[in-house]
Amino acid sequence: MSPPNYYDSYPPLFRPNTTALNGPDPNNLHTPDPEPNPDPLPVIDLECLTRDNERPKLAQACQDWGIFRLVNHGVPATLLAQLHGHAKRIFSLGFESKQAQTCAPVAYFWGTPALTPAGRVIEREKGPTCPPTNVKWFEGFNVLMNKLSDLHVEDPLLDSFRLLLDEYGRHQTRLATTIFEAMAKELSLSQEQSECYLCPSSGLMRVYRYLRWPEADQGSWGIDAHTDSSVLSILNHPEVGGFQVQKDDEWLDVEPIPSTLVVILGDMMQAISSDKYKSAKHRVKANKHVERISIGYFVFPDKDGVIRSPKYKPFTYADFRAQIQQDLKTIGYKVGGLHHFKLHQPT
Ligand SMILES: O=C(O)CCC(=O)C(=O)O
Ligand SMILES: [Fe+2]
Repeated sequence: MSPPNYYDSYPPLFRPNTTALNGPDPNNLHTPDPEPNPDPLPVIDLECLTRDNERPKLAQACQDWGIFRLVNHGVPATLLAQLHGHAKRIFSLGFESKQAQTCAPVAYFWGTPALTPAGRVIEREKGPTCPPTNVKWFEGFNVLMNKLSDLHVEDPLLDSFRLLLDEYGRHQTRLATTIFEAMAKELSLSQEQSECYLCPSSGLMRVYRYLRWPEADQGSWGIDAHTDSSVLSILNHPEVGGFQVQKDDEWLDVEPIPSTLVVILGDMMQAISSDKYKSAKHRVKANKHVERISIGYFVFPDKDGVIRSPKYKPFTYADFRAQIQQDLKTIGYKVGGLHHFKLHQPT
């Protein structure tokens, strides 16, 4: 079901010049590395998190890294493989048909990660001092998980993708809840705080395809360095590397290991933990040779629940979101965001 010319699946701005047009299908260029190099990321076994003596390992990973690899997570390998297979097939549909066939609660986007939760692009305010928007070489689908069952699609491929996403989303909710409960125990949060700080119905998914970018070089980013606004993000990137995390001012490659998931702590988790845990700064390298597919799940606090911490003014996630949307409109990118709410800001 690919369009006659593979690059018709790319947004027009990203189509390579005519000499490359009859080149091979980029999806067939990549052979996954059977034994990826190990990276130094801490590894957390989900099954161990219920045990009191195992949780300190989680707390340590959250303090030192703000990111860890999750094993024994119980998401079937067949589900992960099917999800990726479907994502590849859907991305290879023509650009116009992806635009036309997508409807709420799924939104098709390309060129920018600055989106509202529903997947609408946050436009940069135009002004004489604003440099042009920094276009990113990717496209994706933004999916509001709690509305997915309302979606009715005729196309069998899209319908089976919807079912797979739904099943995957249920696993993500289970994982986020289990991990957050263990963190809440370590942080001695009350039941009431835990309920307001993790709102499973806020979960959203982003399925990305980073496109081949002929001019990509060492300094080209598919996504620039940022922290996530979420409480927790769970990333699945099984085949192609490029994801990097910052640790002690150094950027480290996070290897794509198919059977594992990568859990990233977001800004909200940092605030909830009064800065004991940190939100990990990460980015994705652009690639001129291969496309990269990743699936991210993001979960947030209840939007009106007040986050209270000795380090921050009381604020809600709705306040935080409004602030970063304002930053995106005026300066064009997300600059952390927590500093807006921090008490005793350094001078
Ligand atoms: O695609 C990836 O691997 C990471 C995406 C990401 O960092 C984000 O959506 O916030
Ligand atoms: Fe991110």
